[in-house]
Amino acid sequence: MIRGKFITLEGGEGVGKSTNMAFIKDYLEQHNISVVVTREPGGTELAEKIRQLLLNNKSEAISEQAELLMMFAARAQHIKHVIEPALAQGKWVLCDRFTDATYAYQGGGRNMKISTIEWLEHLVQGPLKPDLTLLLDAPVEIGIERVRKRGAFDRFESEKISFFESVRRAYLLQAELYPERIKLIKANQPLADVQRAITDVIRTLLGLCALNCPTSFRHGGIK
Ligand SMILES: Nc1ncnc2c1ncn2[C@@H]1O[C@H](COP(=O)(O)OP(=O)(O)OP(=O)(O)O)[C@@H](O)[C@H]1O
Ligand SMILES: Cc1cn([C@H]2C[C@H](O)[C@@H](COP(=O)(O)O)O2)c(=O)[nH]c1=O
Repeated sequence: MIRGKFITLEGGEGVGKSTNMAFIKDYLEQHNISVVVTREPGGTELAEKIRQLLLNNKSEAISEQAELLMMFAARAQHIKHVIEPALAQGKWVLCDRFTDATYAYQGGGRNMKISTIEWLEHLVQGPLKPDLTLLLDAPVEIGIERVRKRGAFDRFESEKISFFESVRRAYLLQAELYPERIKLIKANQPLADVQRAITDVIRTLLGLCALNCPTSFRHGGIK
């Protein structure tokens, strides 16, 4: 069985990750790829409970250390019960946020030590990394305004603008450090243009897969 691909979507609040997850899923399915759509923090029963604790605005103050460890506790469950089994079955996993979010939010936003995050990443993930990360980037105010129109703010969305500016800078640094894996998509343009840019990147990945394993793409063809 050929292992599936692991694609993650990243970016600050309201940049359009959920909207484009659905678009990418449809696009991959049109190419006869079986896709598992999931998110972080979350994706398993326990990890979704941790998500509720993390996003709840009315919880007791969560320390930075506890927040970081809860992210990785949820991730450990998610990898063991959802991500690894799906990839091993040849399915593609499309995940709304993953460890780049930890570097951005806990590293950039909360100022946690990068070496600590790296240590936890190694402990929890071993060699697992996304094959492709789409980083949707837009000025902070644009994303927050979109979220505001959607309804009440959660615990992260209630942070100050300066927090989100640090998160954005940390995401852009990740993209600079890993240009092969992380593809930057300008998210402050009409949705059709965002989706055209996403399609270009995914098409390249599909092309590479077809080169390495032409029989898996026998039925599809790359549109
Ligand atoms: N390119 C775009 N132009 C204008 N509005 C958009 C665009 N992309 C998404 N939106 C709208 O912005 C809002 C936020 O989008 P979405 O929920 O997909 O963002 P998100 O990144 O998943 O948010 P969150 O950070 O809360 O997970 C939605 O109402 C969506 O319809
Ligand atoms: C994976 C991960 C997530 N976060 C934050 C980022 C968001 O504010 C919330 C998740 O909610 P959304 O619906 O995806 O916007 O969690 C984080 O701080 N660190 C992480 O590793």
